[in-house]
Amino acid sequence: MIKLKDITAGYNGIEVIKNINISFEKGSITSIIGKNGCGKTTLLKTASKLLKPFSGDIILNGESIYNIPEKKLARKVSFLPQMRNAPNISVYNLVMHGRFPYLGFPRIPQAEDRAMVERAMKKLGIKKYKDKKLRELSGGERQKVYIGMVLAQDTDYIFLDEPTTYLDINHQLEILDIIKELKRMGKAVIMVIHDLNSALSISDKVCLMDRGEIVIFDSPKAVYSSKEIERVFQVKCEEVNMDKKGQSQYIFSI
Ligand SMILES: Nc1ncnc2c1ncn2[C@@H]1O[C@H](COP(=O)(O)OP(=O)(O)OP(=O)(O)O)[C@@H](O)[C@H]1O
Repeated sequence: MIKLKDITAGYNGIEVIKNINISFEKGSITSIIGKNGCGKTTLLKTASKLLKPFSGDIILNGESIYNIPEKKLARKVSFLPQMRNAPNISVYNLVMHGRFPYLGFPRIPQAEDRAMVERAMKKLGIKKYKDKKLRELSGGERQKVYIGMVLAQDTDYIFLDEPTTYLDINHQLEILDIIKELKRMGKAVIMVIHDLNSALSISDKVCLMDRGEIVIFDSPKAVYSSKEIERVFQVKCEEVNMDKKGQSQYIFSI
């Protein structure tokens, strides 16, 4: 389990997220939702040790992440940011970057590392681009390569910042399927997502934020029933049972 305890964090001394107490468990999907600028990315960055909080602690399996060596932490926690450039390297090499926390010095991949990279590329259907440069790919293809890198990193906790934004519907559904697969593999996936229907329909837990604080952190049903989504986003939200499995979908209107 990864647990954020009384976290307050922000930039240049200005608090952006306040009194955050939340934990994420393996084998589950958590969606973090909230209006633009409410602090979702700040929460992810803090949880994955990219941003040092002003106060509070983050506990991974009983140990503060600030006491865990970088390389060891990178074998447990990965973070895929929203804004990414396209470095001038091949797809294969980028996916291999996911194995860096496992390599010694000099960084020479072993058979196991190469096998992990092959498996990740196969799972995402990106083997065909293996030798292409990242910048030769479309945004959706690139996104899959970055997710391949995270897959190769093979961490228990995976933080994803808007993994489906800017993707066409086919790529969106593919990425959501991969996220469900990661859950089946026993991983904790924690993602910031603006598509509230996806958040409510595929997550085990939904964390709704407003102005830097957690409004509610509960099951999708409980979050829906609380009407807090309607209050925070100023929308109407209706649950409909759309498929045979009884999986609810959610329709939003003004
Ligand atoms: N590097 C930074 N330096 C200073 N302020 C920042 C920085 N990054 C974010 N902020 C500020 O912190 C606040 C929260 O930003 P954050 O990116 O966490 O929000 P968000 O909920 O993820 O937003 P969005 O949905 O628009 O991506 C914003 O007011 C933003 O301007």
